[in-house]
Amino acid sequence: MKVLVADDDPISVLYLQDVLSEWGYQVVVAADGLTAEAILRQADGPLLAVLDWMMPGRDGIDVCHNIRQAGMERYVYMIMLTSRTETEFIVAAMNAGADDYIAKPFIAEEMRVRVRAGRRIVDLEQELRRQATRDALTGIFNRGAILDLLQKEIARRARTPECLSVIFADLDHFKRINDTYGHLAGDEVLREATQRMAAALRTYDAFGRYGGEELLAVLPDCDPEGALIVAERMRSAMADASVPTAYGEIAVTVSIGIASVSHAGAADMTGLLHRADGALYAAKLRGRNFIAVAPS
Ligand SMILES: Nc1nc2c(ncn2[C@@H]2O[C@H](COP(=O)(O)OP(=O)(O)OP(=O)(O)O)[C@@H](O)[C@H]2O)c(=O)[nH]1
Repeated sequence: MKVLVADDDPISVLYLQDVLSEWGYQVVVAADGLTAEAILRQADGPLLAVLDWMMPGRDGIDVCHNIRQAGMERYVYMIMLTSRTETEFIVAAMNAGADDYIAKPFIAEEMRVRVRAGRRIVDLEQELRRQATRDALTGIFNRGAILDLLQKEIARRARTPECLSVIFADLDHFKRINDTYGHLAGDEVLREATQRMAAALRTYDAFGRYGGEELLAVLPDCDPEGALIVAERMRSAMADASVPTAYGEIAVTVSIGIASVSHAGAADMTGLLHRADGALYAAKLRGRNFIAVAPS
């Protein structure tokens, strides 16, 4: 796990770097508050930080305050390193958003247990976030999370000339599979189907369970032609090989609807989903195991 060490005293930084690396942490260093804040704001920035109170430019308290005010999605656990241990200073640090503090000069063993406590909180927070956004059966995003992602992607796209596509994929005659082999077999098929289709997507695409056996893929920077290639990979991933389950081999196909918003197109989420759903309906009408693209 990455830990940010922000301190303008090179000796203190070296010592912290030494002990934290010895305990298995990957140390990222900032020599002033401005740099520390910029690093913590990065999308893949450290989730644990040890911040010196007194730093040039922006002090540790300001960094804490700004990070909390930024309303970041990830929780950053911040430990304040300070020679001021009077109650009023500690209260000020915690009020600014620090989670803990350590008196300077610190004792390595105390630093170790306090950083470990922070790590526990960060791990728990990440696990809660995972559980809140993932579908329990398939492990892909749940409905709320994939719609949230789509909404953000639409907002982001408004400031770029990119095309955005969505794919609705719905397993064919899934009710028949449940009725013939049982619900548990249906669950196995659904799990395997999501894995195969997820593997057909590009790394920066997102995939979620929209409802029952209906899945939604969000494809940023992807025009209808690109989306068709991805959809064909998804379709053939299902049609080309049946699914081995504890209840026997089960053949299952998928029907797919695609909708895109072009460079000049206006995007509203409901309209886009409605068009993709219409295309999916058309694919079902065409006999299933089929891909249809919504008119733009
Ligand atoms: N095993 C299992 N079945 C599910 C789950 N969620 C939804 N289903 C079933 O999926 C089936 C969907 O049936 P329908 O909407 O009639 O669609 P279909 O049989 O796939 O037919 P078409 O979509 O028209 O090809 C229902 O039987 C649901 O009970 C799930 O999590 N596990």
